[in-house]
Amino acid sequence: MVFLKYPSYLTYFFAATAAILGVSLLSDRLRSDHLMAIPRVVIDNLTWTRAIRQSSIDDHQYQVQIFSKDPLIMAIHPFITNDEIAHLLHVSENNFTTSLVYGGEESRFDPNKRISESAILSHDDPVVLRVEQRAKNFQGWRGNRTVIQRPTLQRYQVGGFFDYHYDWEPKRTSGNRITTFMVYLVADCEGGGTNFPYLTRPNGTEWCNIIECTEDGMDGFQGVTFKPRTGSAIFWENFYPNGSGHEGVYHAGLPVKSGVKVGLNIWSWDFSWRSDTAEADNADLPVN
Ligand SMILES: O=C(O)CCC(=O)C(=O)O
Ligand SMILES: [Fe+2]
Repeated sequence: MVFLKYPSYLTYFFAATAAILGVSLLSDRLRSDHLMAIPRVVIDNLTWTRAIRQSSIDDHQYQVQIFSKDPLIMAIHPFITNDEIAHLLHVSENNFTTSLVYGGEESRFDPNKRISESAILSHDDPVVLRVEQRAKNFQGWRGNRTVIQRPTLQRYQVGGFFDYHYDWEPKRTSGNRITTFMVYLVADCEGGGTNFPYLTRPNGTEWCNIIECTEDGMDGFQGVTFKPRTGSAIFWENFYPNGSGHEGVYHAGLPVKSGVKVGLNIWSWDFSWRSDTAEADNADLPVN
């Protein structure tokens, strides 16, 4: 028999099995140690099961800076890795169609308001799911009536832009887009910043790697312009706590002057949201 003839194979076999078992037991232990280390406050929170599961599947690290507290606006870097960007661009390459604007009942192409191409991502793709989970984790779970709309890529060529708008839907009285992540996937461009005309530009130079700080950079636009930076995200909340829209988050994607910009929109809807004037009613969960 082979095993008798070559007893060392047996030894190697058992040693290797023991080693694999040991490593996997150890990594299970490390994983559960990691879970145990989650602060009590998270465990007391109703959402802890999900938070724990998610924290174990996405170990992406990023830095966050609060840019503004009212409205709440944060800068996150890097929100997405180069590999994730490459994947999202790859799975979308044949899916871009002309971006539309929503006026009244129907959507239409309006070159005075928006020139870009959009590609809606699938919820089934593991990278899309991971990035969505990251966005959910970042915000903290807000209950099971908060969901993420299918994330969308926006590609802007030279001359592409998106005129001033709010991301929330003014006609709705219940259920709305409560938060926005504007993620920059491709930022090989001049121009193409995200401009908030009603924000006040901070004094000092600390923010100058994130926002335009020079008159040239502002290009005649008012307020604050976030510069597209590959991998970065700007996150903001669209509403005041009483449910009324925050005028400070009025914004535009400024014209791309050269090169290409690709953004990723991640919008969260809260179906418990009620407008400040609305009678309570039951909003439907979204159809994606
Ligand atoms: O491209 C940008 O900078 C802004 C895009 C935007 O506001 C949107 O897609 O809703
Ligand atoms: Fe927008």
